[in-house]
Amino acid sequence: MTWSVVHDGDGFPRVILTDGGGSSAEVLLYGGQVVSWKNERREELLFTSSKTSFRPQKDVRGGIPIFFPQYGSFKSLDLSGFARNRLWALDSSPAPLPPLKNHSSVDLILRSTNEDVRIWPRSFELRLRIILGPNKLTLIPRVRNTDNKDFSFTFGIRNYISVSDVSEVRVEGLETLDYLDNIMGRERFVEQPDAITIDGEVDRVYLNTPTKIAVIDHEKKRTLVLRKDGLPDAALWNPWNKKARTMPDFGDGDFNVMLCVDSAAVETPINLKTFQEWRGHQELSTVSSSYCSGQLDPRKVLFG
Ligand SMILES: O=P(O)(O)OC[C@H]1O[C@H](O)[C@H](O)[C@@H](O)[C@@H]1O
Repeated sequence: MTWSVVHDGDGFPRVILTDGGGSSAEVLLYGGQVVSWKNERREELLFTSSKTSFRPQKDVRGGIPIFFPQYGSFKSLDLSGFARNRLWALDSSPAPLPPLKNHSSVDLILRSTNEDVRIWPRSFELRLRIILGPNKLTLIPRVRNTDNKDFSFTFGIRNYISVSDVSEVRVEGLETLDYLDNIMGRERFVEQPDAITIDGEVDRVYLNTPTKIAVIDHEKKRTLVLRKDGLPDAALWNPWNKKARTMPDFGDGDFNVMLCVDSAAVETPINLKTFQEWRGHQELSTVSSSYCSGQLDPRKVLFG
């Protein structure tokens, strides 16, 4: 149960979290971005493109980027805010969040700079607690308004989940919900009643979702369960092959082995008065399943 900071070849600091039982996570101070999460069997659960560059001012294509102060193109800033392009710091005096026994955690902070204020004229503190437990990774983001006027923002935690074959996975928990389809000019649709399967580009924001979403991967015999709080919306994104070819930081076959499932607050922006703080919560956990042999009923994962 520990963490340490290492510098890779480019002097890019990473925090390594370990739990003593085989689980580990790596977090870049750049972007406050988790780039690796391994379970007790040391299997990598997150996707990171082999073509991504770990360089300042470049997005890292994979892991768990944080979108703040804007999710997607839902306001006027550049796509998905600037927090993912900033160097965060270790937060040595985190405001009181109870420590967790038997878990390894690290607290990061991003404070607005003069450069940020030119892009988004608000003063803020964005904190992120990252907690590693056995087969579980929890993220607790907090935003504090340190400005002398109210502000509002949208927020997202994008999870690049590693899957065996995206066209074989099933997503449960989003059935029958309203969603905005980014491919169709953000038109509103209603999802069908069955588990979702992916067979082409998908770029959707589901509104007011349940707190639990499951991604069932038959081939990996694994179900990834996402639980969230304070983040009412969720998104699915996969660029599929055609769009992927236009993305320089994405390998040709990468679309096949990843699926982004986001926790987000998009439709209704979060309003904060001066010195008020907002807190979100996201937990990812895995259940190993031999689904074909009927050992696991995904409905139990979802509702149990
Ligand atoms: O390239 P990024 O900024 O990481 O965004 C990747 C994708 O994310 C979103 O879901 C947007 O709706 C897409 O238009 C965008 O291509």
